[in-house]
Amino acid sequence: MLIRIGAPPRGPRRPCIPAAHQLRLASSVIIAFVLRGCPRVQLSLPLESEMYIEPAAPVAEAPEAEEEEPPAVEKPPPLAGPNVMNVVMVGAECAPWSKTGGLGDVMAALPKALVRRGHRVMVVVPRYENYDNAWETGIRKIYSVFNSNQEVGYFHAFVDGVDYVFVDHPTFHGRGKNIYGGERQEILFRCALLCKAALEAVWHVPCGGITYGDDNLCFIANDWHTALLPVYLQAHYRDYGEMTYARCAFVIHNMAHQGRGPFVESEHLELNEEYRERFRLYDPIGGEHMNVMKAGLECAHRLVAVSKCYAWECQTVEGGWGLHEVIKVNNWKLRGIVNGIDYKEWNPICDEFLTTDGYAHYDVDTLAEGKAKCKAALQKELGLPVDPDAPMLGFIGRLDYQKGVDLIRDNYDYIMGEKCQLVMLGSGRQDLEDALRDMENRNKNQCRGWVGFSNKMAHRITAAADILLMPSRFEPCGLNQLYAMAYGTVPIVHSVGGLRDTVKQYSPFENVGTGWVFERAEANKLRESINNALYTYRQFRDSFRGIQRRGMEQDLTWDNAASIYEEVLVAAKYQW
Ligand SMILES: Nc1ncnc2c1ncn2[C@@H]1O[C@H](COP(=O)(O)OP(=O)(O)O[C@H]2O[C@H](CO)[C@@H](O)[C@H](O)[C@H]2O)[C@@H](O)[C@H]1O
Repeated sequence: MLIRIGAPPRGPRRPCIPAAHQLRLASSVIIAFVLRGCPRVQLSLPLESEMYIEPAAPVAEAPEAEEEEPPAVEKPPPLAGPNVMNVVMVGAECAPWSKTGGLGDVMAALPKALVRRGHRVMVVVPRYENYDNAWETGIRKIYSVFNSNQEVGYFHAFVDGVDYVFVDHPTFHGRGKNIYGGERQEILFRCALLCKAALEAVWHVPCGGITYGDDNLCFIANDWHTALLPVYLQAHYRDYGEMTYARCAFVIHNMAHQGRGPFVESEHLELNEEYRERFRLYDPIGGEHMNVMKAGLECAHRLVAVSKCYAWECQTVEGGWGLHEVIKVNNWKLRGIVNGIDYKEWNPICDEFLTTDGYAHYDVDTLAEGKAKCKAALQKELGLPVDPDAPMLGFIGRLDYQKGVDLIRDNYDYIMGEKCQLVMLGSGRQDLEDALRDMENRNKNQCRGWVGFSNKMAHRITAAADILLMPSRFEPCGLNQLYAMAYGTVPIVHSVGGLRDTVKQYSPFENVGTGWVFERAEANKLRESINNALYTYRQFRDSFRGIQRRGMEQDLTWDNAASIYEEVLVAAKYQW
């Protein structure tokens, strides 16, 4: 059956459970019990059926008999109870299948945390390449995108209790390394396609034999690439009496990217005049233009910024990037929620990248020995002198104006003069990539500038470094400082956005704090903090250990964030 959007379909549409899938459904409910300790209470029985046989999932190989169980690191969170709902999270990337930065981590971790609370959760992302563990559902639909018919397929994987649905279309293929690249209109086309396919996925993609349907449904759209979703939800469905019980929360991970273009390009979006007007923005940066994020902010039922401080900053001229007034007007529906850590992925006790090459696992009690081993292993791996006493400073991140890498570059001579080892990992802007290479070439005995994207290296630097530098000019939340603290690596951060919310300034007098926080994004301010950190590291090792320990002992799990997301989604349900 082919469905065309634009003239939205009428009449009630309901999920179905073909008889052949009753067994699979029953077993998935049992799995849900086991995984989350609760039933999928929201699995209401279907009314109509559309026969569909889901191909068998690839059979996973039996694990080795003696395989060690990873240590239990998280205790289960409280269940959502009556607030349980169907959640569909939509974004341009999701680790481990696709990741360029923090959004990929959030798309991977928050759904699992919501599942742990008992929600039924689907993640919808593009299928950039062939993913071994995702099987073809056989479902193919035609949607109208940019006023042309586009045939889309769906692939599915069920991992850790989450339904991952991959949208298959030639426009996504081969973009793995360059998710956000291309001409402006090409990018907008991909965004529109993803949003339309995600909205319809709830009706067409049987997950474990049953579709999600539109009852008790909440979408979570992430960043401007999915800002069209709340717009289409309203304009193509709810205005026509469809999906009336569905809501959409829009999460702001980065205000700096908004989907700007000439206003005339909004005519490709297949919206009437009233909705097109929501894309119109005048600001001194862009003059009059089309702004996709603006329309998303206005149409979403709820807004989330990825930290409390960022929720405030978005409303300022400096932090709103031209949209501060729009956010101010809508701040009644805005909430700041700090990201968490997926401890299955980022945990020094069981990190998969610390099992070989001389690296070691450690916890708060074995921090000193474990970290020393990791530091020596990294020094060896990178060809730096193996020296336990040389303070190791790390940096990991996209090489971008945002991350303040130039402030580290401007302190290079100072850092080298202090006999530190500086290990930097990043990719992005050409001049900053060149700066990394240049720093390494100037002193190969003390500096490594790894240009590229390496998850393994990111984990290893996080474990091995004594100090992590995050001099970001702005940082909506920031994940690397969280990972650093979990690994006993002391962060030095600019007091902005989520960095301000999550790192507490060390005070030697009260013996409190989890790192160093400097007030202005200037090279000399960063230098002062590095200086203080090195002094403490060298002269007061016990105090330094105390900072490391406090960082490690924090509860930075996603469970807390997930419970606040749940509050936001529940509030959205009660809003028309
Ligand atoms: N070269 C490289 N090799 C390997 N791994 C690399 C890498 N460069 C970056 N990473 C990884 O990408 C992630 C970066 O996360 P951040 O939150 O710091 O940044 P980002 O700015 O992308 O995210 C945006 O969204 C997130 C999520 O909400 C917000 O925390 C953040 O403030 C906002 O800017 C980390 O997992 C990091 O290890």
